[in-house]
Amino acid sequence: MEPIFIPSNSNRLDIPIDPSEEEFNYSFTGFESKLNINSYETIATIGSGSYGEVCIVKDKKSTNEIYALKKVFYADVNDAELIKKRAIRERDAMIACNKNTNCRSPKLYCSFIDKDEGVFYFLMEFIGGGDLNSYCYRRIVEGKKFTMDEIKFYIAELVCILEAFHNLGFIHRDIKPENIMIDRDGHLILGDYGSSKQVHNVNHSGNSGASHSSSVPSAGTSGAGSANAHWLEQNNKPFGNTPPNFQSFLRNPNSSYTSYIGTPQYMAVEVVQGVVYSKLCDYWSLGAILFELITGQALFVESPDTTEQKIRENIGNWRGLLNTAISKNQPLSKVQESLIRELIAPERKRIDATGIKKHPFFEGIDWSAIQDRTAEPPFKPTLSHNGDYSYFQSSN
Ligand SMILES: Nc1ncnc2c1ncn2[C@@H]1O[C@H](COP(=O)(O)OP(=O)(O)OP(=O)(O)O)[C@@H](O)[C@H]1O
Repeated sequence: MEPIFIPSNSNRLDIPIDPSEEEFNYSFTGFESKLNINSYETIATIGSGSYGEVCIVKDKKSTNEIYALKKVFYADVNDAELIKKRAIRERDAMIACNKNTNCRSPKLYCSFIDKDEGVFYFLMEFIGGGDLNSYCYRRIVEGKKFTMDEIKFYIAELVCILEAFHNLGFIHRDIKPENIMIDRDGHLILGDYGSSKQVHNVNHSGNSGASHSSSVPSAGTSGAGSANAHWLEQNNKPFGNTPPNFQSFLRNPNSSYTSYIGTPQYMAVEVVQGVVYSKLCDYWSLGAILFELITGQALFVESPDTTEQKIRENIGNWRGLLNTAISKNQPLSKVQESLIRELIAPERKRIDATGIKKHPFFEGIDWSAIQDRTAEPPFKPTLSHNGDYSYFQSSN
């Protein structure tokens, strides 16, 4: 039986309206004097979200030091309190990950706050290979389906990344292709920890289990912008002739979506319904990504116009829709179908990393090579220099 987890009172965040520099500022050795936006020069914006953006920057005093700088704007927004909580969670999760060699997150060099402008800043290692969503989109545009070996590699790396993060006592809660990046060697890196939650391990077993959360994502009302979020139309073709927009619909400026947790399309049913949930919610998301990599079709999204509300309803009716999606996307092998059904499953029946590693889908895979990153990635980005951002859609 899974150990029971409860949110730790000692870990519960009690964040005042205006966090002070002492509360938010953090620096890795050598960055103490650089907790100021004026120390950096922006080269390009490579991602923008509902409340922030990610830029590639360089240190003004050094010509070679390139970083990714995430900005989260909290001034003059309705949910400033929640944004602050998310910023502090994100910082804490990244610091915890950076201390653990099995966790694969961008290195956080420093975080600081600009109280005058109302911005949280995270100065991170720049991950040059772009994100998995962009990569999937490029593959579709090039007409190159993923081979089963490629899918096994990426899903296996994700399993190890999730397992390590869960063992630290965190749940990510926003596993989706846009939050999975590819490093210069072709290995996966997990980003965007703003939705993550620290849970308290009651029996100290080191594995995170059932936890109750009251911070359930709120249902938004918009969603048509998801056309840009996805890399495939229902008919298995790239979106018309429009250039790839690698941003999720959360980042679509035309979207009035105001929830924080992100697109619901990869969210576990228990998270969407706001009931008790655990680390297993991240494995549902993994199942949704697996389905998409194999079939090229999104689960629970019928068309680019499917609203966020409809996606939530679809996830609530997941059993019937999963059966339909599986029968529409034949031939799936029995083994592929079995793993998908073990992940897109009721929480009490869903398998975790231990079960996934034993599943016949991964027969022949060398888990220790995946874990220590000696397995050869199927794709290695071609980067001409350490600030090469050609794998990102950018604005200067
Ligand atoms: N360290 C990094 N190196 C390179 N690119 C990054 C890095 N961090 C984030 N990105 C890029 O920026 C995009 C947005 O990052 P992130 O999801 O953290 O921002 P966000 O504002 O929280 O987005 P959302 O509002 O969708 O949650 C990512 O999809 C990725 O492409």
